[in-house]
Amino acid sequence: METTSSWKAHGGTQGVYRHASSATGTDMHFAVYVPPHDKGAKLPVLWYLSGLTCTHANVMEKGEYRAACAKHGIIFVAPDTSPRGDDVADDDSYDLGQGAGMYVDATETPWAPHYRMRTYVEDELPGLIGDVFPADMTRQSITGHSMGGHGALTVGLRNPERFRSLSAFSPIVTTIGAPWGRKSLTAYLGGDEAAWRPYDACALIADGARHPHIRIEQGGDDEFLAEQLRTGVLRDVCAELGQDITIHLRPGYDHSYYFISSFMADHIAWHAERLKV
Ligand SMILES: N[C@@H](CCC(=O)N[C@@H](CS)C(=O)NCC(=O)O)C(=O)O
Repeated sequence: METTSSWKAHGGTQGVYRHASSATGTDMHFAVYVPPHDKGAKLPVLWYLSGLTCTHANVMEKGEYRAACAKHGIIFVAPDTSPRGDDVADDDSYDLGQGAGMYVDATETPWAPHYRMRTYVEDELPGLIGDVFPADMTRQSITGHSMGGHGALTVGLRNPERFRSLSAFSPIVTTIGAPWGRKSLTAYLGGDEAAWRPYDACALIADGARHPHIRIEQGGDDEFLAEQLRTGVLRDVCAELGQDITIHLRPGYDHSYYFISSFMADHIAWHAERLKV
């Protein structure tokens, strides 16, 4: 692992790192904020999965998480959203290929060799974070935005014992039931929707997955809400199947980091309550 930048922020350290990923077969960048802490202390970890077109850097520059992470003593980890490079398959559209990994392990040509973001965020990167940073990997929570909200919900619902709490900003709640999901999962996983179900938050809950602490923040004026994000589908599935969920609809807010940054400190405080015990 190589440190590409490291600067002091709110008494802690904001770093960006690069490593050769065995999951993706490419170099991957990720960002980690380590808050001020006593020597030898092990700190809880909050994962943040980003949305379409993003790298590790969008939330680092616009997410406004550092003050809250410093206050609550939480490490914040932001991976990239896909493998990248000249040898990595891509597409001209913004919602497929590089920047749009959808947190799946692709099985289809030409994506399968490198698009293994499920293994990367679920297995490989946690191993590295636990080895290299002062992280208490028995205390993890996960959040994300849009495609990354889908990632947070699906990674969290598949691994409820690992994550104390799941939250999401403007998540894609169903990949099967919305165009962004249908387009990318058809490409990455093929046409058999049974293979998509581990990558659809609503389908996971319908298939029996549960988590005791799920919180959603959704902008009421988000341009993607009705067609792509479909928060109401998750609300209805949870009500019908008895999955507790807290959904805050915030009038006047859109899909952007103006919205995310407005509620980031609230989400970190909410996760901190569950990470401290
Ligand atoms: N209109 C956007 C659609 C994609 C989009 O809104 N991406 C969200 C995540 S789903 C984002 O965070 N974009 C980067 C940013 O705002 O910094 C585009 O074409 O780039």
